[in-house]
Amino acid sequence: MKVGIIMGSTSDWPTMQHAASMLDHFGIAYETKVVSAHRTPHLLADYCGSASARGLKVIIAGAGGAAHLPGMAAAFTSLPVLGVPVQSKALKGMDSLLSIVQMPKGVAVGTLAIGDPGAANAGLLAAQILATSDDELMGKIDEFRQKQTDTVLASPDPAGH
Ligand SMILES: Nc1c(C(=O)O)ncn1[C@@H]1O[C@H](COP(=O)(O)O)[C@@H](O)[C@H]1O
Repeated sequence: MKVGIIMGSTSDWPTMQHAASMLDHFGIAYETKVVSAHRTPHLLADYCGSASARGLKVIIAGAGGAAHLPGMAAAFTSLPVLGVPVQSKALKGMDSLLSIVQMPKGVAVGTLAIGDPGAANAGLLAAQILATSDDELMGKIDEFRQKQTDTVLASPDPAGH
């Protein structure tokens, strides 16, 4: 497995599945696990402490509300950690975002957008990180981006003229 996708609760999966789909698109092997800084702190320490030795290259961590999971994951591993703020009901994910984004200098989390687009982009960014040492994967990413560009260029005039 190249990428570890962790999340604070199974309730985060509808969001985090978008990270998994993106990795599927590029044929990147990943594992998924529910692990929480709050509810399973020792499991988090074990998971992140052994991640590099197990061959993981990137960790994607999604959590909602008091979203301490990405920051604590980054505390336990020197692998790059991408944080996804899961949209919360009460505060629409602003709480998640602010809990993840303001890391202290010296311990980094790459914070993505709130919700599904952020999860998808976490998968994309993980692929881009892996592609820096994998030319074939970089080719697939170039192709993905070109298709996106072509779709926009071919889109009809919105007013129908
Ligand atoms: N933010 C965290 C952490 C953590 O940061 O360690 N562990 C669980 N949670 C979050 O609690 C929310 C509600 O969880 P439940 O649905 O299980 O009550 C989820 O979005 C989860 O990510």
